[in-house]
Parts: sequence; C-alpha cells; structure tokens
Amino acid sequence: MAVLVSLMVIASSPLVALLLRAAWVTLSCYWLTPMRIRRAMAAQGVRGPPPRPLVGNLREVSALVARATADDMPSLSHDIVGRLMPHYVLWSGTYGKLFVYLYGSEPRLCLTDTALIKEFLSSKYAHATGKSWFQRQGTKHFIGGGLLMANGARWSHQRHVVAPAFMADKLKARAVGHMVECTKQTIRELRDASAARGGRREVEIGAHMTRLTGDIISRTEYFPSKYRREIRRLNGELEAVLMESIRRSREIADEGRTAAAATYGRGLLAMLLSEMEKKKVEESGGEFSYDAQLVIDECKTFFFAGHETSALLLTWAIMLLATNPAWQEKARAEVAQVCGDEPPSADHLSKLTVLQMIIQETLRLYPPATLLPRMAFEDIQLGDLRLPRGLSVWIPVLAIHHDESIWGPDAHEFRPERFAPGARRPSSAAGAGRFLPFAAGPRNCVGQAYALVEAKVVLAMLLSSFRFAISDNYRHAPENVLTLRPKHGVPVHLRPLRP
Ligand code: HEM
Repeated sequence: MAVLVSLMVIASSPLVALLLRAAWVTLSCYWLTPMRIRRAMAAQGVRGPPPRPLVGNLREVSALVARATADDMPSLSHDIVGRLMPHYVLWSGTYGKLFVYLYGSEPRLCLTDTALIKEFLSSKYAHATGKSWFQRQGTKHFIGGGLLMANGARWSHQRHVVAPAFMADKLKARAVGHMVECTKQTIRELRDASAARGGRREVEIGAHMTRLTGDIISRTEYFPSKYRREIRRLNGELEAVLMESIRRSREIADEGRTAAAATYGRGLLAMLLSEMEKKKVEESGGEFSYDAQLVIDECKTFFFAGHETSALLLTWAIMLLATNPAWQEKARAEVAQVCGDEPPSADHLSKLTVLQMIIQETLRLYPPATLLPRMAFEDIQLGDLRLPRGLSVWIPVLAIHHDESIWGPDAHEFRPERFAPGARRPSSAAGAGRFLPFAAGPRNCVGQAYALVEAKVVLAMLLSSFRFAISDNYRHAPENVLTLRPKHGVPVHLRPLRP
C-alpha cells in the first residue's frame, strides 16, 4: 500500500507525468500501434515475418538486399526482381503475395493484386491516402512541400495549378523545340567525346543523358541557367538564385502592374509566379496560397522528379537497343521514314510507333520508380480487405512488371512487340494495374506526357546520328538507390552515321 501511494505521489509530479506521457507516446508509436495494425491484418489472413522491437524487419531487408547486390550479375539477364527485391521474393514465397512487414515501426502491406491496385489508386481514395510522415521527413530539406510529397487539400490545389503546364498541346507548342536544341548539343558532345577516344569511341551514356534531361527541363520551364549544373551540390545557392529571380519578377510586375502571366512569360515557373501574384492581389484569405518558399519547393520537385527518372529511361533504353541490334535497326528505319532528314517535330511523334513500343518495354523491364508507397490516413475497405488507418501500402511495381502470370513465360525478355498497337494491351482497362511506370489514377505522374515526348525526341535523334553497341566494359549491375539505375553506368561504342 505504501509503495502504491509513493508511486502515485511521484506520478503526480509534472515532470514525471511529462516523462511518462513521452514514454507512452513512444511505446504506442513504435510498438503498440504497429502491432495492433499487424494483428488486424493477421485476423484477415494477411501475415508476414515476425518483427523485432524498434527495427521491425528493417535489418533483414537491408541484409538481403546487400547480399543480393554485392556482385554484378553473371549475365545480361533482365530477371532482376530477386536481385533488387529479395525480401519480396522470400516473403511472398512464404506468406503469399499479400503480406505485411515492419519497416522500422512502419507497417507495410505489399499489394500485388492488379484489380485491388487499380481501385486503391483510383480517385475514390485520393484524399484518404497519401505520403507518410516518414517519406515526408526524408525529403523535407530537399523538396519540402512540393507536389510530390503534398497531401489532401494542399495536394489537390497544387496539382490543379501545375497540371496545365504539362498538357499535351502546351508541350507540343513549346517543349519539343527545346528538346531538339538540347539534344543537338548533346550529339555534338558525343561526337567529340567518341572521336577523342581515338578509335575506341566509348562513352558512358548515362552521364550524358543526365546532363541532357537536366538541360531540357530547366530550359523548358524557364528555370534560371544556374539551375542546370551540379544541382545537388548547389542546393543552398539554388534557393538564393530562385528567390532572387522571384523577387525581380515581382518587382517588374509591381512596377508595370501588367497582367502577371504576361509579365512572367510561360512555363512552370511563370505559372507559379503568377499564381503567387494572383493570391497576393486577391488577398484571398483562403487556407492555401503559394508563397516564395513553396514556389521554390515546387521548382525543385519538378527538377528532381523529372530529371533523373527521364535520364534513367533513356539510359536503359540505349542499353537495351545497344544489346538488341535488330530492334535498333527497326527503330532507326522508322525514324528515317517518318522524319526524313529533319529533327522530329510534334507531328512526327505519334507516328513513331516502334519507338513508342521500345520505350514502353524499357519502362516495363527497368521502371525508374520500382515501388509506389501510399499511407492509409483512414480505415479503408478495399475489396474484402479492411486496411486500418496508419498502414502503408507498398505496390512493388518492378515485381508486377516481371510477373510471369501477368506477362507470360517471356516476362524477363526484351520483347517490345507486346506493346504493338492491337496486341493485348496491358494499359487497357482489362489490364489496368499491371503497367505502372507512372503510377495510375489522379495521383499519377503529372509529367508523364512530357517524359514520353522527351524520350521519343532524344532517342529518335540519337538513332539517326549514331549506331550504338554495348562495350565489353559494361557490367550489368542494376541497383535501387531511390530509383533503378545501372551501378557502373552504361558504356557504349558510338559509330557516327553522318559526317
Ligand atoms: C521516365 C520518366 C518518369 C517516370 C518513370 C516518373 C514516374 C513517376 C511516378 C511513379 C510517380 C508517382 C510517385 C508516387 O506517388 O509515389 C510520379 C509522380 C510525379 N512525377 Fe514523374 N516520372 C517521370 C518523369 C517526370 C517528369 C518529366 C516530371 C516533370 C517534369 C515529373 C514530375 C512528377 C511529379 C511532380 C510527381 C508528383 C505528382 C503528384 O503527386 O501529384 N515526372 N512520377
């Protein structure tokens, strides 16, 4: 009795109460809630590996991935799921394709059923799902409140503002010309680089594609020129450059009081600035408005979301063409027939169907984003499943793209003909949920049309300028560092086709 009384006295002290509360919150966040969610899934027959306190199954995931990617692949095989997602292969084999594991304290449900994926990514759950606290924390200092990590009403508002900049007709009107000009410059650099190698003519094409897509997005969206180079190292300076650019644009608009859109010009940055101006003039008093920091976050989001992913698509496509000369010739012949000696124009693009098939097949085998994560912010009924609030749903895009039960026994082979017009279309309604390089539903990639136009323009121009073959120095070692990339780059031999 005396012990109980002393405990009650101690607990009534404010400091101790605070400490007890902190301990309770920590215990609840890191163990009790994840365990409750895990039990709720187990009650529905969805199981998974037993977790450890605090780390969950994190150590196993890290150890399995480290072991699987320690060496290069022995052959140029596209069967890469076991290498990049060994935990998926292990646990889906043990517990079935629907399983739960704990990434640290975050319970994650692995979802591969294509009908359920289609429903889950539909507009029905656009506001009930989003980016988790962990994800947002990880990118907070990088892309901040930009579209990629926004949730709920803020996300809708931001998406509504930026989406028009990426409509197909706008792209055709202004982006194709920038893409052609930037690619011409890269072709000159590639000619010089391969000539300088004195006969060997080998270049690491990935580095050139990264520079090229960086140039294209910054020029298309009218980002300041300083934006274009070594963006990662310049993160702080970059903010200052953008801030200065925003300040000057606003001063000009204030002096002239001209319509903001006309003053700022066109493109993403211009649209964001005029949106900011509009809110300032209207003094909307609404819950949401763009301020300078959010404009900066949005610009950075678009640069990072649209730069690396596009470069990887181009790099993997060149690797696949360099190792499949028959498809390379077929695509080159199509470009010659459609474009003649001209650079590709907006009108040519829809006629480049072989190139389109090659791009789709590249995105299937090597999707730059291998996973789609979405957190359930409220309880969700998905088919027969009840997903409790706080559960993260992970869609393993790479595994779905390589699934033999969906794509057939040749799922790991490069066969662009599966995307031929008239072939059984994976992107058709019946196949929705199985081809997800750009996600799906209202929260899909807002830059999808831009990325596809860019890939066609660049590949068409490279194909008509060079014949490429993979170098003996190529080491096939795909790795997943946020995006799916070739660990040692892609060295190719280039043979110029025109003087
Ligand atoms: C081959 C190139 C590309 C691929 C494979 C790709 C893939 C994706 C994927 C899978 C998502 C969904 C991510 C998620 O919700 O977790 C996404 C979103 C996004 N992408 Fe792309 N992307 C590409 C190019 C681009 C380009 C060129 C831009 C911009 C110019 C862009 C801007 C964005 C933005 C802003 C989002 C967030 C959209 C939202 O949450 O509403 N992407 N992308």
